[in-house]
Amino acid sequence: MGEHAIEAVGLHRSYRSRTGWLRPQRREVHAVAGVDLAVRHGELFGLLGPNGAGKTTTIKLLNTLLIPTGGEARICGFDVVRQTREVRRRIGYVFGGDRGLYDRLSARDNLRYFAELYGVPGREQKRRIAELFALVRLTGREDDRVESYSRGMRQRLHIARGLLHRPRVLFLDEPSIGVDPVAARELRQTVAELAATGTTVLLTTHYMAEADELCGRIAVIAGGRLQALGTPAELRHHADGRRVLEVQAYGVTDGQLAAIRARPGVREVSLAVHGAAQLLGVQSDAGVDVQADVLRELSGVRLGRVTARQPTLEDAYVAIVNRAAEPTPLVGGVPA
Ligand SMILES: Nc1ncnc2c1ncn2[C@@H]1O[C@H](COP(=O)(O)OP(=O)(O)OP(=O)(O)O)[C@@H](O)[C@H]1O
Repeated sequence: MGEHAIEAVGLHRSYRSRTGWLRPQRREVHAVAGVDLAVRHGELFGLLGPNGAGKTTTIKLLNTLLIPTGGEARICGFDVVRQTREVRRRIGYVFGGDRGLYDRLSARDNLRYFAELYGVPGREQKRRIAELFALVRLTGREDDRVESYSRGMRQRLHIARGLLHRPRVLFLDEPSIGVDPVAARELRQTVAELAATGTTVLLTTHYMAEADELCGRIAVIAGGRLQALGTPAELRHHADGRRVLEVQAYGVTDGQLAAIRARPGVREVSLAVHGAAQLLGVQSDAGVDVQADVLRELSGVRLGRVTARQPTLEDAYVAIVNRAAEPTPLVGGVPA
């Protein structure tokens, strides 16, 4: 067994795709453009990044579903390209969403079926399945059909499925996608308990709060590259020396965002949509009060609450990802 549960050195994967119809262009997208990782045994490690950052591709390279176009990776010391059997025996893969379970079967029959598929010995199956139902808090609901399960329950059943063969490393790709907040909290408890049993977990998520609560260390990926890596406390430093102004608004335009972004002292601007309302976040240098400027740019827009606060980990994440969006083009285009 290697010193690390997961190791990657210069991991790279590009895709060729065609775009356009009249004058097709062949494009090469560097989905993962040289990623180094070293995750210790038993760590709960977060991989965080915006849409298209390269999270799923990274996971698929590590779990042998995709072959790298460069670099190398090892799971428990086994090479993901040359020793796929050894790697597969040691990993579980759970992805968010609804795929991968048989709705018309009971939860127990689903797990029995997958236990057979994963080669769990018959005499161990009963005990293992009971253990897993307890871990994912579904004891008492084992014989209900999966179609009667809520999304959160299905997701926990997915985790149980991924653990049947006692993998040393579990890849959890966006487990809380589409799950309501209460169910997401239960899911987080399950993941935390799982890590406490010594399983190494690599979790991808869009939610900084989720990564903050669960993960010992977090890697932020954007544009196929690692932009930051550290404990939540270390990542928070990326927003040091800043303050944040939050404005609830209705109908802010792109032009207004650009104007705010251009104000002196403004470092980041983000806009989240919550139902009919928008939540505008403006990070600025701590010594500069941008509130008057921001409100001036928003004249004519209906506004709700305006709050000034200290930066959070989420703000640090916005700073890291926005910084990554600026330089080095990662997409090369050549005529087909
Ligand atoms: N099969 C493919 N062919 C071409 N391009 C692809 C393919 N799969 C992924 N990509 C591209 O690679 C980049 C990284 O995608 P990836 O799915 O790894 O991102 P992600 O971080 O998981 O994003 P999301 O959070 O949206 O799932 C994106 O630009 C995506 O469009």
